[in-house]
Amino acid sequence: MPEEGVKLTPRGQLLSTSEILTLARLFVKEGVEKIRLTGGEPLIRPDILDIIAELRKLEGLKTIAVTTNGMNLARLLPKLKDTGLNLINISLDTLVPAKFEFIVRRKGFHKVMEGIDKAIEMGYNPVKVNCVVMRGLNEDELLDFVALTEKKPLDVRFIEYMPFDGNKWNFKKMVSYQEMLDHIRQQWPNLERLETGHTETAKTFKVPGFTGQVGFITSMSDHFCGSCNRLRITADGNLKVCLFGNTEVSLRDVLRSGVSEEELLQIVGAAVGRKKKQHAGMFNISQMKNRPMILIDTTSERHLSQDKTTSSPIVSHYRNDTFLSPKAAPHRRVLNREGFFCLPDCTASTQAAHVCCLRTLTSGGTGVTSHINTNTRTNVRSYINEGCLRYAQASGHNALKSHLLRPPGTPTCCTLLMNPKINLKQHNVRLCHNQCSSKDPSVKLRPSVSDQTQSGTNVYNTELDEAQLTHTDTQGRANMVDVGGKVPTRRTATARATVILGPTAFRLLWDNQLAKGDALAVAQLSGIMASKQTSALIPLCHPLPLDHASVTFDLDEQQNAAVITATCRTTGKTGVEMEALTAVSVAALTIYDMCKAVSHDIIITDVKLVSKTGGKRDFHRHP
Ligand SMILES: Nc1nc2c(ncn2[C@@H]2O[C@H](COP(=O)(O)OP(=O)(O)OP(=O)(O)O)[C@@H](O)[C@H]2O)c(=O)[nH]1
Ligand SMILES: C[S@@+](CC[C@H](N)C(=O)[O-])C[C@H]1O[C@@H](n2cnc3c(N)ncnc32)[C@H](O)[C@@H]1O
Ligand code: SF4
Repeated sequence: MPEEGVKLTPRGQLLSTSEILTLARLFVKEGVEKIRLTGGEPLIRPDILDIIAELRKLEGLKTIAVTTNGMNLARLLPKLKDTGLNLINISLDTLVPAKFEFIVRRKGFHKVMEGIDKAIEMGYNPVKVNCVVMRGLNEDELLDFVALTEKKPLDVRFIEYMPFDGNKWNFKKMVSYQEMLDHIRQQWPNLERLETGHTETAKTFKVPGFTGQVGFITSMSDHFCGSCNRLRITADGNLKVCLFGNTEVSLRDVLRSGVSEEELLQIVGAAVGRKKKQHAGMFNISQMKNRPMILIDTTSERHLSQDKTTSSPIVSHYRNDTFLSPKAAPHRRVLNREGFFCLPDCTASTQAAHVCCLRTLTSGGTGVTSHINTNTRTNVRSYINEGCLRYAQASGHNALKSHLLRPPGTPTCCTLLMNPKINLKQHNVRLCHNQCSSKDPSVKLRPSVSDQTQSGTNVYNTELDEAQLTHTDTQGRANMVDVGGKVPTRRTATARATVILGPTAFRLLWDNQLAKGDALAVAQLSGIMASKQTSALIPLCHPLPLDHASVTFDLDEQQNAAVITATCRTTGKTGVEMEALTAVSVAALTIYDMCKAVSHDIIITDVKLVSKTGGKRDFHRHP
């Protein structure tokens, strides 16, 4: 609790009893087996017994736990036990009453001890005691806490002090697990390590012969994020997928807007899918904005029934759900610049906007309005420009329609392209089907040629073959073309590459479970960096000042492939297609590198220029 306290949340903003139970029912139905009511202080909630009694009725919920400051415990315990509470964690940072008063800012040490004893007496075993160890405050009491476990069936857990807003965390105040262990081992050298479940927060030990045990919660010096299966819902209804992450999704608002259970699950699934592999490291999280602890754990904590690397129901629901399945959005599921799986140029940075955007793809239209409304106008533009073809065709959205549909019966090579204006321009600069040898633009309007174009690709026609080769001099030696006399123009290029991964590597990539780390994030950066190195890699390429480089991914579940798209922009005298091609090539190699421990049967294929604009001629490849 920050010294200055925290502002109380108005009652209407808190989840009501029935909302808590609705969410609990939903999560348990999806396979959650353990719910912890924590806080804030859960035992001052007037409806605490009702909540526990109702939770007890949920089939499949194995454990109902409470983390409490212990002040009201002795009084409430008989009823808590009757209603079905089966696990109790009590916070106690000191065994010295005066120090207790200093830390907690009120009296109560004896009430807490009474609560601990009552819990033991009522058969709770173990009773967990949480002790946050802070240098200069209570690290001198470690041995006294261990001694408590001699006669009592307690599980005393020493917790490394963690940074939250307002708690003035400082590295020097933190006593690390190793230091605590060394200290305790000086007194009890034969302290033995016990086996623990792999999703436990604590590493547990026991002094041989003692009734209880001790544990260390090492969130800071040796995090256990790899086995984390927790979700939190705050008292005001926000889903927080990581204790140290500041991304939150308001389930309360979604619930109150009357959405269906399925939609709610999709939102939860999307949030779980964005859960990071681990927290950002102790020094980073100490700089990060995050709710104070007292406002984080305010209502409940969710334990998924299984590890998320296997088949935790919520996570697996998310992975297969309609939002992200290829069926729903076959052509566009990429990591946008905010890290959401969405349309490539989607600038949505909020969960709400993002979800609407995805919904657009699944429902064929209803979501687009809200997506646009929650964002800026630029978002509308990028949406349209990206040419979400299938969406436009399916939804009949007017703006998109006019942008995308060519006039009926356009009888030219343009049939390959959506935009007749662009195509005719290309035609005039002699870009045409590869079997065309005419110098006359009008010739290419013949239907016979247009038929052939259905299977072909636009290439320069033979007229250009007669042109002089520019990258060799008269002796055939390499020559860097002098572009000094050219006028700079705005140029863009988009390239694509496909990495066929095979089912195992693809699944691991999809689930972000590759041992080497987040392959898409690494590949994205490598592609961008590579685009900036192009002139150093390709001998006769001019160095260019890039205005923009982006790399996005489309995961194709049918092919088990990652399709990489890079777009580069410059205002310059030469084009940026080599930059875009280099970006996708290096991003593809990076994905290969990240996955090669899983399989060597990975194929990088189909590296190609998709489009190029600016300079003498534009180019647009038909999909
Ligand atoms: N990094 C991290 N630490 C956690 C998490 N949950 C709990 N902790 C740590 O564990 C301490 C005790 O939390 P508790 O409320 O007793 O929950 P718990 O440790 O999960 O309890 P058990 O399920 O009984 O093991 C907290 O102060 C945190 O230091 C989590 O999700 N992430
Ligand atoms: C925030 S409390 C909430 C539940 C209840 N009010 C209580 O006092 O136990 C949950 C747990 O987090 C621990 N905790 C609080 N601040 C912490 C910090 N900065 N670092 C590590 N653990 C912390 C507490 O000791 C407690 O065991
Ligand atoms: S991922 Fe987040 S919630 Fe899970 S253990 Fe790590 S810090 Fe805690």
